[in-house]
Amino acid sequence: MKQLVLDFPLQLQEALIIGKNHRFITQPRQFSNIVVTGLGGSGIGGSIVQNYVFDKLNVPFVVNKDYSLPAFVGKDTLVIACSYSGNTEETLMALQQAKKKRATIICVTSGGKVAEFAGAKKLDCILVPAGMPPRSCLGYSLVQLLSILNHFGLIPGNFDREIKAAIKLLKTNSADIQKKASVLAKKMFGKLPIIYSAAALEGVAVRFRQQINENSKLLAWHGAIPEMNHNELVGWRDDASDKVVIILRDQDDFSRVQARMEIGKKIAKKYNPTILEIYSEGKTYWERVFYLIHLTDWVSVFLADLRGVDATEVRVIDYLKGELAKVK
Ligand SMILES: O=P(O)(O)OC[C@H]1O[C@](O)(CO)[C@@H](O)[C@@H]1O
Repeated sequence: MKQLVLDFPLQLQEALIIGKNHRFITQPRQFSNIVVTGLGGSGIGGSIVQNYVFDKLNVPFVVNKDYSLPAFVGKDTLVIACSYSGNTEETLMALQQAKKKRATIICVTSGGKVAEFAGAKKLDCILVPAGMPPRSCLGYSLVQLLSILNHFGLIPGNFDREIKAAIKLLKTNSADIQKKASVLAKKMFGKLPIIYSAAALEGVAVRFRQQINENSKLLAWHGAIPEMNHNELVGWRDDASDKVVIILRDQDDFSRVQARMEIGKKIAKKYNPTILEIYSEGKTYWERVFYLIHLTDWVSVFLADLRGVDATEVRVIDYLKGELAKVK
């Protein structure tokens, strides 16, 4: 897993080339709404892109992490089905539903049944290299999502400049990022992680939580500000010395959100959690987002080392799928 994290900037580089070389069957057209459907490491790219397009698209952009699609999906919907393995049953079922509903479909996968379905139905299918754990391939899926949105004129073509700048930033600061991540992992070790971010970066916070779950084999939770100020905050009442709060911060966090973070820190401090803050680095949006993703990916693998667990295996998910296969 460490090698895959280390190679993340190279993956982004390759992802840009894959996106550029893809010849779309579907010609640019307008849609009434867009749905990205995918689970876990293959769906999180959708959540991160959803944050990005929030103030850019004038049509709804929905991320679906279930077997069935929203009722509004129809012939004016763009459905992007993301499954790295191509074999996730929820995504396959949603994909079949999208076809029935006559949506425009684009698949992003490394193969499996999704690629077979796309081939049989002559759908656009962007193929990425196979053989890795899906969560380590976020670079491939996220860049393809941007490239698809760009193909339909939904986001400007210069997104790749920002990705290139992010690649440079991650490569240049590789040693420093690893050093920071190692320090953070040591401070987090032995405690329950609680990740907070602005709502505008919730996708990145969820990614961090899921990487802690899958790589570090640890329960964790996340909350977005301002929403957690209206409920979860009240739960801060008991000793929290067994917890570590990690706040993901960005220069573009809305000023009122920044003020809420400062006040929230004061409230949490009363209960003695360890409080850590991770500031994004970089000039542009994608530099800063990829910086946070990469740094927190490193944290999750260093935390796995400290906990003496194998970051790659997900045996319990395999067990669940085995049991599920027995259910008719
Ligand atoms: O790329 P896929 O196979 O759709 O996987 C998505 C998610 O499913 C899992 O493979 C487990 O079922 C996760 O590890 C992964 O994040």
